[in-house]
Amino acid sequence: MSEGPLSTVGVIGAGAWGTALAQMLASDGRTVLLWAREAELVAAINADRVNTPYLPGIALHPTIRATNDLDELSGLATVLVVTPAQHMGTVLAGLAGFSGDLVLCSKGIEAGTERMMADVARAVVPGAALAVLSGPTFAHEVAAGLPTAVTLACSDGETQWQRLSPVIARPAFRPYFSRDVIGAEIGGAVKNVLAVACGVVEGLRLGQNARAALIGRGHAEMVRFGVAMGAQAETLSGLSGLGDLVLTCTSTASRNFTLGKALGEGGSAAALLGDRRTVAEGAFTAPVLAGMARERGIAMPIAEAVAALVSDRVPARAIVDTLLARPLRAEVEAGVPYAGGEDSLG
Ligand SMILES: NC(=O)C1=CN([C@@H]2O[C@H](COP(=O)(O)OP(=O)(O)OC[C@H]3O[C@@H](n4cnc5c(N)ncnc54)[C@H](OP(=O)(O)O)[C@@H]3O)[C@@H](O)[C@H]2O)C=CC1
Ligand SMILES: O=C(CO)COP(=O)(O)O
Repeated sequence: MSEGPLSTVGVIGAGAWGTALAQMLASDGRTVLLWAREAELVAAINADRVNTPYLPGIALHPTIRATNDLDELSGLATVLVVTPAQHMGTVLAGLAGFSGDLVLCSKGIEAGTERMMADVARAVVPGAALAVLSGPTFAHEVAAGLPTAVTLACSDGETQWQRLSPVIARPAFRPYFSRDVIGAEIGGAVKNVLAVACGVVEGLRLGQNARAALIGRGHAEMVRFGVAMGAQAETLSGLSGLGDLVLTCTSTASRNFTLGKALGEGGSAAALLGDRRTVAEGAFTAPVLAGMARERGIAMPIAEAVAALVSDRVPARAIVDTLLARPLRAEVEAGVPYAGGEDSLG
């Protein structure tokens, strides 16, 4: 699976994760073109060799070059897409004619359309071969070269994996092959919502038992929703599902967790979200996820609770009381571990 001469890779989005991925990719000496929206950020990265607003303290490899011009990426064989989920469609419109491998690294569901990121990319860049890279990956750790493993779900199966894995794998960055694109996407999108809920538990000082309960029941929601959407349950117990859920639900390094913690401490969602430059995807995904679950008759009480909380409809304490007051029921029902329906599990 040798790649031959090192190809240039494109990365769209120069937030923390896009910049960390660029740094990881450039660690073997290859050129990485990092697209940023703002000309000032492009100039600052190229001049100072650091992305101060989003990934401070990381000296960027000399082969990373920032650009404001998406056309520069249009002829490359591999481009990673790392914009916030709600902006992916708009940004990708500038790359509509691209026909190489497009690796989607954002975690979320598009509000309004209920589209997963692969659906957005398929509609906007129809000639691209899509893959999804997702897993437990705090940007600052990847940028520092700490060991990390991810799911790389390839829509074109093993042929695409043979092409992509030598481009993306590094000694401390291990992709694992999957064909389950929707499963990898759902794990990343849903865990952000559940991380907000776990932050609330922390903010309200409800204890570690409550947090573990939320992770367990949240994972059941993730699997129920994922399986209904066509994902494999095994994917949702792997790196991009349970792995990422555990990471984000147990660390104040998570933006979603810290948002939830501040909400649990009594902050208003409107004020907390209005103030931030970095993205907490769970706040945008929760309402659309809860709506999709409702339409399909899938019980997702934790996602519903987060949707209410980020809309400032209900205070955090009242939401916890509602969850605790739910009727008692079977954890696993008649050999069907994650059967759907409000009346069966919830
Ligand atoms: N950070 C992490 O550890 C990880 C993040 N992810 C995912 O990666 C995605 C990107 O997150 P991350 O890199 O952390 O982002 P950050 O929170 O670090 O930065 C926000 C980014 O959003 C961009 N942005 C804001 N508004 C717009 C807009 N209207 N159009 C296009 N871009 C816009 C900003 O660009 P500008 O400066 O031009 O405003 C900036 O690049 C998310 O889906 C996240 O869930 C996945 C794994 C790990
Ligand atoms: O997705 C992430 C880690 O895998 C980052 O999580 P946060 O967006 O909550 O910081």
